[in-house]
Amino acid sequence: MIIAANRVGKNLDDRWVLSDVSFVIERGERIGLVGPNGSGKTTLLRLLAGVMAPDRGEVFLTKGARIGYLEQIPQADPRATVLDVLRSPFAELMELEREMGELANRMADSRLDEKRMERILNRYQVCQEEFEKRGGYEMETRIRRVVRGLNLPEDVPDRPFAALSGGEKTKVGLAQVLLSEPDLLLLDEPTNHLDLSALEWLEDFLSQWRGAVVVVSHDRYFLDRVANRIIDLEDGRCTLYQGNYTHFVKEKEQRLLAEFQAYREQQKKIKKMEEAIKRLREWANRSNPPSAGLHRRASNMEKALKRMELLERPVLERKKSP
Ligand SMILES: Nc1ncnc2c1ncn2[C@@H]1O[C@H](COP(=O)(O)OP(=O)(O)OP(=O)(O)O)[C@@H](O)[C@H]1O
Repeated sequence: MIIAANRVGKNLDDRWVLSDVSFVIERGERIGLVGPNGSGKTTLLRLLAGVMAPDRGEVFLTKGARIGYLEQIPQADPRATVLDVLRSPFAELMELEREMGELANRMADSRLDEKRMERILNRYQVCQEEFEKRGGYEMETRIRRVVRGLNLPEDVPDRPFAALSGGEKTKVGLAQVLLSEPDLLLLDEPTNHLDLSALEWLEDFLSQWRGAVVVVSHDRYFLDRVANRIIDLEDGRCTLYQGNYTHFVKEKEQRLLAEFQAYREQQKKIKKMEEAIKRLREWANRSNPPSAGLHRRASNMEKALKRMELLERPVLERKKSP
């Protein structure tokens, strides 16, 4: 298990947007999160990312697991350049790099005695080994590869993040979370601003991605390619389906039809019982004196009717999303 939601509820503006949501996500699972507009998909992602707390129930994250969350409109420090944003997943590496630079400067000082020189050199070696072990020498190559894959202009790393277009912000935000190599990726509408080649690149990337992914998307073709499980959010609850989006659509249709059939059967049964009660009462009153036995049978039937668990009428058609 990487993350689990246990009977999670979230109240926003006096409305239970999520009322009772439970599921478990295993390592490496690819989940498409779907549901009508306003059903709470973004809210659920924010709860999983830990940027918002549930009002009911709990979210469990496996100890030490890292989450990468791409919001619909990625945010960053207004003074940051794109390179700052792309380097932010490598904060520890950059700290090592800074220390190595400082040690190199100190080594260049001709007044150093042998003993101090040796100490600085030893420390430099430790930093360098750590830097290498953590992939420090590949950092810039990896950043460049992602920038190219997402079709961002070559000069984009030098630009201020705040000056980018919405589409460019999405791409840079995507590049940032991908570079952070999380155990769980949460992507909110990542395809919205992507051009065709960037979309293909992302599909390819995700197909090789070994971590877990939860992706909200209105693009059914994209979902079919990247998801092997679907969480369907509706009326504050979720239903889980195995398989891709096309499979989900078929399964859901069948489930709804079966539910509708059961609802119609029950409605027919109720109608029949109501008619039978009415007839029994009429017969009971027609006899002289009125038949206590027939009234009793009618009352028993009324009680059975009251005890019946009423099925809700399933909504077969509603504005679909995606
Ligand atoms: N901070 C907030 N305060 C009050 N209400 C909110 C807040 N955030 C979201 N909502 C409301 O909660 C509901 C769910 O919103 P959410 O964005 O999670 O849905 P969604 O399924 O992601 O929608 P869409 O598909 O349109 O992006 C909506 O009715 C929205 O107006």
